[in-house]
Amino acid sequence: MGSDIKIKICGLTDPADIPAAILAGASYVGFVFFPKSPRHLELEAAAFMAASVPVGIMKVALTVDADDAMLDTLTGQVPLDMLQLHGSESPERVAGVKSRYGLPVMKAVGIADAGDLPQLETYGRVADQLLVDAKPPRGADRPGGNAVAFDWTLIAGRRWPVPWMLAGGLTPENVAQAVRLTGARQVDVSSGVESAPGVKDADMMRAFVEAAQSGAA
Ligand SMILES: O=C(O)c1ccccc1N[C@@H]1O[C@H](COP(=O)(O)O)[C@@H](O)[C@H]1O
Repeated sequence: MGSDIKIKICGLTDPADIPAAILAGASYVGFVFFPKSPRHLELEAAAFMAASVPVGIMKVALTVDADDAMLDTLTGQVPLDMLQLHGSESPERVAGVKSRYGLPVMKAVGIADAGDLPQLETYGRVADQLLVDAKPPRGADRPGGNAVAFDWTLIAGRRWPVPWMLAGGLTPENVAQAVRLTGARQVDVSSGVESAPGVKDADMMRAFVEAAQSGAA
């Protein structure tokens, strides 16, 4: 098996993060549109950053229970390749967003225990990709980006009908083990490559990609 793992680096906030993430080896870059997040971007800043992303690198917009008005504005102003729905969007809403915007949709599903796994089957029937993330801790003010991992053995050896990404508390130190254990061929990271909330670190991004590739080799 080769080390053809794909990496998404999410929550870029500085224009310099784009070349740093791509040089590190990211295949996807993510922009967060959620005001409570330290990674939240205004549309103008996101449009500026997205315009600098080379063709072939996926530009992903992360939203949380966004309505059509918000998504109309977002997709009208920012060039995007994928929408990541990270709230409690229903399967019907996922299907509606897909057809309204004509962009691939990745649905995040929070996992805490085995009881959460059937959601992956459900959303796997409507989304283009699944993001298998940790459930937020009790009292968290955002549904992701909390640097929390879940018990990876819950999904070891499991497969779904669409491509999926592993997320939640991944770091340069743990991603190789996470990849080996789950068999993930795509991983997503935000907090684990930051020197402070919302501040990406180029060395950490490089170390993360190298470690993910070593786990997939
Ligand atoms: O990053 C955020 O602030 C965020 C806000 C709201 C929803 C999701 C968010 N981040 C996503 O959560 C996962 C895991 O992040 P982490 O690596 O544990 O920090 C990832 O998909 C982020 O894109």
